[in-house]
Amino acid sequence: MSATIDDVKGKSFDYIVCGGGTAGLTVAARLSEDPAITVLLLEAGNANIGDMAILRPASYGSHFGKAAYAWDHHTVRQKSTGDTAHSWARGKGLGGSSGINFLCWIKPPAEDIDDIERLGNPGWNWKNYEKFIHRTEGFIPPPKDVQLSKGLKFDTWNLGTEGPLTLAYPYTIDDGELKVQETLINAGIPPAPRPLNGQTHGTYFAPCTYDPKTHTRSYATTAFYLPNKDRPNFTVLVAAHVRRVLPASEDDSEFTAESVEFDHGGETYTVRANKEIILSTGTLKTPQILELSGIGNPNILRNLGIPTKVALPGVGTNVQEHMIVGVSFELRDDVPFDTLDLLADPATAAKHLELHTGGTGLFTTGIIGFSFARLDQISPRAGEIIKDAEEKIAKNANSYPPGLLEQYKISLERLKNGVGQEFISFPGCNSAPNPPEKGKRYVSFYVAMNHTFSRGTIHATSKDPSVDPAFDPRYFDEEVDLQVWVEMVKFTRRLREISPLKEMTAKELNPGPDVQTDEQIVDWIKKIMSTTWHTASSCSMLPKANGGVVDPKLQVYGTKNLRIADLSVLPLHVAAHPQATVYAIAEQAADIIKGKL
Ligand SMILES: Cc1cc2nc3c(=O)[nH]c(=O)nc-3n(C[C@H](O)[C@H](O)[C@H](O)COP(=O)(O)OP(=O)(O)OC[C@H]3O[C@@H](n4cnc5c(N)ncnc54)[C@H](O)[C@@H]3O)c2cc1C
Repeated sequence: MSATIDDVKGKSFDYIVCGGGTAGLTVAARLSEDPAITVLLLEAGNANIGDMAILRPASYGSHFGKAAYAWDHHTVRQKSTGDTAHSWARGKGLGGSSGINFLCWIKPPAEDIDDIERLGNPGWNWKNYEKFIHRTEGFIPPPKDVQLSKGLKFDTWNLGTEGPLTLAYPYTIDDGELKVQETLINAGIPPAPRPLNGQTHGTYFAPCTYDPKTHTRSYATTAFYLPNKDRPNFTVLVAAHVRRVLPASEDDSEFTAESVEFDHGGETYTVRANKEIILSTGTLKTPQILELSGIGNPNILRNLGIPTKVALPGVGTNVQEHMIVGVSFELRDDVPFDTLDLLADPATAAKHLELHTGGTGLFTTGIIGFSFARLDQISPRAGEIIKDAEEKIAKNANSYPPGLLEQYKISLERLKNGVGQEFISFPGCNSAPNPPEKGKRYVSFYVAMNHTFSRGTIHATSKDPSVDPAFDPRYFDEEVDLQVWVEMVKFTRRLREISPLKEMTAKELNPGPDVQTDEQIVDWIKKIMSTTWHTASSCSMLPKANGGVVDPKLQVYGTKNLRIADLSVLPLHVAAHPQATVYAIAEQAADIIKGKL
């Protein structure tokens, strides 16, 4: 139930989940399936129920800078990208980032998930991943005529169909998308064998978190909050900003999590947990809450004036990013392809808003075209780049922080055989610096880096929980990231020489004619690159000696009754957009907490 402070103040609950986003709502809803258990969920943002600004698909980026929907986070200035503080927006309010994300439903290669187990985490493997994600998935295949006309085949696919999160293809799939897909296949990235069942290498159309009955976004709120909100044992308090977790005793040698301190309506409150406290505040905030609770690197805590209760140097380290740059081609005027560029005209945008109410128009499109490739499929320099990386890692092996060499060994395997190189087709102009021309239409490719070597940090800079921590991705600390990206950009630009894109496009808009040499591509990337909002691993599930923060049961080392369930626990980032992985982590977390695993 949606609560007021009087329902929470002075009360105790069996479980308290902090953060009502993707993972938090999933865990809380699953725990509250048992009517004998009481669950409280605290979310800093508002509920935003039934808000079309969230529900209307294809409204990419429209929430950024609006406090009702998004946190306006920025990185610390990055020397490697011209002293830029990059925007790191995240979803705020019930549903968290699942409420503002780009709706793409992508799963990692099976090997990337099995790597979590290889890094020391029994039970975190592809077999379990599939079991748990099928619980969330409620896939509705398109009608047979659409399958035939759009070349969609599902005979080898296995997706959950009974879960609460509705997945479907957007109502409108322009034939132009098929031509873009054909181009990628002709460029040497063949159709993916079973893209949502672990064999992701190749080209495919992915479904979205889209409800085909209402043509609206499905997300953690529609899947896990609304169907369960009337459970008397499920209490949800919004506008409740968690400050820290308090232990049962100040001098206990072990930190037994007992209560949560939070701000609501200008006052500070505490609420007790009878059993456990679960942090699901996301990669960017979970390390901050640990540090403000006295759990972290003692040197950092000392600088903040916070007494160390649990010395855990891994907190806020091992941070991994996914990044994108956009390459755009102008479409020829005579090519039929309704792209999102048309929405730049206010009258057309108003018409499509109206069309959406009837279930048609541009707001019923989606980002569906994906290709995942090995480095040697897209670059003649693959061998040279891999050799350089191997040599550098062998040379520096003794200087890495504990555990990083184990990760890098896997990353080198992935550089040879993995599919970290991703190309996403976008129906419209989404690139820089050259602006789109009025009245023209474009097709863009997001050139997306998934398996990066650079590692960043996230640490609190103040005792005040409303002050953002320092988000420092340390972009391009490892040169190999940039080398791979340059090759990906070069491959993407070559797509315009390949049919049918060749016949569809008039010219390249971005990077544009001024960017030719590798050095110029590097400069361009550094100027215009963006996060993909997939930051992970700030509280990694790893052995403690390897920089771990949680064990395979998601328990924070050195504590009792305190777990983490969100993207921060993923130890080595995966070649996929992460929302499916977050739901899978949360489903598995719920079974662990229930004692079923
Ligand atoms: C713009 C954007 C586009 C994306 N596009 C895609 C996509 O198309 N496909 C895909 O797979 N993934 C996408 N992602 C990534 C994906 O949505 C996220 O990785 C995933 O939702 C993260 O889940 P989470 O539970 O870890 O965190 P979140 O869902 O972000 O949840 C964290 C929650 O904690 C709350 N919170 C934070 N601090 C506090 C506090 N102190 N007290 C109380 N509550 C707090 C937040 O308000 C939020 O509700 C996108 C993300 C963004 C931001």
